[in-house]
Amino acid sequence: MSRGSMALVRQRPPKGGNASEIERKIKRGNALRQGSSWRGSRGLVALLLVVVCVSGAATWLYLSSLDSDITEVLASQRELVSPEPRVFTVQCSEDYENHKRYPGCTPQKCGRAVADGVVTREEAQVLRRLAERGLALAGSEGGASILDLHSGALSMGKQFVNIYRYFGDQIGDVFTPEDFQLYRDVRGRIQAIIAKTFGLDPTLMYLTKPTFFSRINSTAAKTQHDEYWHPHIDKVTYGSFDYTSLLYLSDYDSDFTGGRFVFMDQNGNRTVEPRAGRVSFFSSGSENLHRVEKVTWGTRYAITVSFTCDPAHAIADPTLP
Ligand SMILES: O=C(O)CCC(=O)C(=O)O
Ligand SMILES: [Fe+2]
Repeated sequence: MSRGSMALVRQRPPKGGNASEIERKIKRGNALRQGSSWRGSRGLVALLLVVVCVSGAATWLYLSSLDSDITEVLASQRELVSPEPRVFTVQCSEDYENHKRYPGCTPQKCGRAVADGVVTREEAQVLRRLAERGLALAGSEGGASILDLHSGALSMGKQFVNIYRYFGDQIGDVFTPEDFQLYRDVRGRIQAIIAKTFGLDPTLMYLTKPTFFSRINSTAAKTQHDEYWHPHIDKVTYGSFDYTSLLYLSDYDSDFTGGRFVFMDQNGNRTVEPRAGRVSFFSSGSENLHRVEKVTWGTRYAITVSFTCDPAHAIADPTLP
């Protein structure tokens, strides 16, 4: 006799047995079987949940790695790099060899540094207000707008105007002599910290152009001037630069999102998160290829203050006309 037929034989009601009791037993047996099959599938559901969670986490990790290509944060917005700057040395590129060398100034030691102890947050706020007032006079149609106190260049629509000519005497209502004094003071301190960090004679470094305030928001740039996010080398873009400094006037993540400064190294990207009062400075050659991330929300203010070793490219501090 086969096993199957044995089972059949067992389920058959015994002769003379009570039929309703047997039915109850069958029902209870079915209920028990249903219960145990649910218990069996509970394991399967748990396994499915784990698979969904793990693949969700993997997808999130993958997407966030696409979104952020930052391999190292050199200085985050939350930390205070003070009193000493945080210095990162990099090998100098050959860019400086194509230019006349100026002993005591031309980069021999190259690198980048971040300092939060040079300009106070209060000073940064005064400079930011100055930038806000100046840029409120005009501004580009989108992307970045600039204000250059030296040349007077101010973004206006798709071009630039000279604020000193365009607004004439009215400019005295916008900028005060104290604003210009603060600008000179801050420029002097930045020059001193660059000289100390790179072992230079500060009297052999000169302010050079362009040196400008920038305002960046998330609106789309309408002209190439206003596309601030392209990777570039300052020495190539601006020619006379030997040392670039950036003074940030607003805070990454609270005043704006996106807009981090990114050094694009061969082995990965290193970022500086803007912080009001933070000075970031570096040698301007291709050892410091960089870009600014697109601003995704809010408004970012900064000043680019640049120095040259070539006295022929020196400019004086800006003054009110
Ligand atoms: O605003 C910044 O963080 C960088 C600006 C810049 O790269 C430049 O002015 O050359
Ligand atoms: Fe730059």
